[in-house]
Amino acid sequence: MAVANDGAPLGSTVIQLVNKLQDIFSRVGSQSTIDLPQVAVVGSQSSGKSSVLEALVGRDFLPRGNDICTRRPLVLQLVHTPSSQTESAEFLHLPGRTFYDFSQIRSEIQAETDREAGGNKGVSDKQIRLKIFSPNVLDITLVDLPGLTKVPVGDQPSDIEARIRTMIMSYIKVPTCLILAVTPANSDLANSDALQMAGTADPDGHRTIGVITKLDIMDRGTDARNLLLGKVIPLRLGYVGVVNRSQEDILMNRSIQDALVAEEKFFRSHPIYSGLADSCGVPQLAKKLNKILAQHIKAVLPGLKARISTSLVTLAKEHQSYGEISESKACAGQGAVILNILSKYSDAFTSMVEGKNEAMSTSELSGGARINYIFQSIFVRSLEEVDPCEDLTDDDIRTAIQNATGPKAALFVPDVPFEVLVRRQISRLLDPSIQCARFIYDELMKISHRCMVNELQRFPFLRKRMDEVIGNFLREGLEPSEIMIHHIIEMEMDYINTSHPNFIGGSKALEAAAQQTKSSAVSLPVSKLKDAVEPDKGSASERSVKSRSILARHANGGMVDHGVHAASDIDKVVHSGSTGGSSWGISSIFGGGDNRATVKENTNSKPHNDPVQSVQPSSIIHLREPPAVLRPSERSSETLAVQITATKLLLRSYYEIVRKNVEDFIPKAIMHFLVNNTKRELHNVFIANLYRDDLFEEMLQEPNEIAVKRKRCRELLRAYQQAFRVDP
Ligand SMILES: Nc1nc2c(ncn2[C@@H]2O[C@H](COP(=O)(O)OP(=O)(O)OP(=O)(O)O)[C@@H](O)[C@H]2O)c(=O)[nH]1
Repeated sequence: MAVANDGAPLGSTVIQLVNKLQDIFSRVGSQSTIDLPQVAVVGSQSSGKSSVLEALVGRDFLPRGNDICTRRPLVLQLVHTPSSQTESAEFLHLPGRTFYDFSQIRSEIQAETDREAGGNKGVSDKQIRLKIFSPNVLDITLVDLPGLTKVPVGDQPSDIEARIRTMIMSYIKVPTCLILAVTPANSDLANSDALQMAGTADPDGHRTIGVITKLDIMDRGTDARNLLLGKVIPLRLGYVGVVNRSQEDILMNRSIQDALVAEEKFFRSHPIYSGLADSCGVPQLAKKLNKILAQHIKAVLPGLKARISTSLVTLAKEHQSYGEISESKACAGQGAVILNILSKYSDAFTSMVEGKNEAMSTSELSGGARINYIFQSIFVRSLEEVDPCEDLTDDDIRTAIQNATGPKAALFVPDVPFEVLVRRQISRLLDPSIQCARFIYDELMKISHRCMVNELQRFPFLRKRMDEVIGNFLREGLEPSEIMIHHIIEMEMDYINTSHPNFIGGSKALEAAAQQTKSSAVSLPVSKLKDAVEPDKGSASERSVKSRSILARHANGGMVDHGVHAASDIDKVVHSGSTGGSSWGISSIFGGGDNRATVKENTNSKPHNDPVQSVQPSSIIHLREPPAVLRPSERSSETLAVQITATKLLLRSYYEIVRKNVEDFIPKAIMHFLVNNTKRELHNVFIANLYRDDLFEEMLQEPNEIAVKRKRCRELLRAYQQAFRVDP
């Protein structure tokens, strides 16, 4: 199947290269291949589309005639079969049946067209798919499409023109489709349906070749010179004029080969066309197509080569990872093999942690970068988001303050509640710190699993042993880092350094708190008054639970639990319902602003604080039993508000200091005890545990599948090396 003319059948210039590459790929069972563009013929009815296709392919097999012949799209897949000497064809709708006689193919196309589209000129968009197998073709798809028609005939519907247009468009709008726009020379080119449709589908004209048929039957005295030169309608890829067989030739069974000879003679002897050799004849059309195909292949080849070269590198690495067969068998070399693997593994582990790994991903963070992310974006950020007063209600602080002052009125700001509360907040930092260490441990485990994955495929037993060793070693490394983390948090809790230069300090806190309280004094009384008139019974029990839990925590924090007997609690019970505020301790250092409250407090509390002295001769005064559970006074005074605000300021200020220390020291502890220790010691630990004569044999056992993989890999490698050397 070849055009018997000047040696330029369709695809001839690229066929060798494409076939060579495809052979190589099919040999290695690879999907990599060159996708050639599809070629479609468009034109009005009986313009000679099927004739052009046949001439290009070089065989008679398509129905042709003056009437409508192509009534269904015919998708013709040419399949290159280097091993077979015969040419054959198969229809998709007749699986298992092979055609060797090409005239039978034509009959089957006609019969199948009738089956779907009826016998009376009906048209269908259902494809007929035909595969032609030949050693002389390249894998390319040609599409013969029904011709455009204006007036419905036979069984054709009234909108036949629109239907056929849509059908043609669906093929030629595909950007990889080459369009052969066929126009007969005996029609008006300016009204060419083919050129009009091709112009819509391919406005730039990069993939449209104009084909002018029937040059032999133009009116006497006219010629297509201007058409062919693109002077009537310019076309980027130009025009080719052809002379196909006439209906008479077909009836007389004139062969394609004879027709091509006649065509050549026609052009050579024609006074006008003989000067336009480049634009005339089927061989020129094939040449033009070949050029485009070659350009297409040139364009895709670098990408293909790049794919081949990437595959080569990967394959070479894989092949290397299977090692030499002799390596694992020779006893003397076993120790060296193991030593080599252990060192390489330790180096790979270190490189991954340090970010010096060759195969570093660009799509996601890996190795050491993930460790840094855990420290900075998870651990540090979480601590920064914590509000140290978040779980402390004013009640909690009030209870703590009142408990801290004990039975007497304190003269100064009590620092015990602050210390207790701040310790409690510091203790909250332990859990995230420990969690951070666990995250890092998990990361190191992941890194260890990613080390030398390919290389160790060959020695699954060794891999298992190594995983065990590194797993144990990392677990052991986690312990000292956790102990250190406990120490760091305990140290922070053990000594509250109120002399820290960044700490706000008591007097400043009070000053700021007084300021804040004053500025919000306008809005406060309303709510306080409301509190006093309608004590919130529901939340009181809630508060008592919270208070209790604070006390419990106080005990844990080392404070003497004298809370239930505190004077402030008694004060609360005694003053229940009154509007006076309690102001123990701190009140003494506030001076003028709070004097009134203090006086009032003292006056109010006097009879109750000193009941024994109020002797009434006429009757015995009975005291009310104190309730089992006492709560702090619910009424707020300005003093208490200042105390609470000041305590919060102190808490926030000191927590800030501790948070910064913790953010700094926890990662350091984890890096020192876990990460860097693993990097430093891994190699030694491996040698101590695995470099043992008695284990060599077992660890270097190679599974059978590795031998199979090695062989396959070697074959692929050879094929790819060959493919890489192929030049266009
Ligand atoms: N004299 C002459 N006749 C031609 C030429 N090309 C095609 N014909 C004749 O024109 C008629 C139609 O040719 P086809 O190849 O069937 O045209 P088509 O465009 O495929 O037709 P439909 O598929 O039916 O639209 C046939 O009788 C051909 O022999 C040519 O260059 N010169």
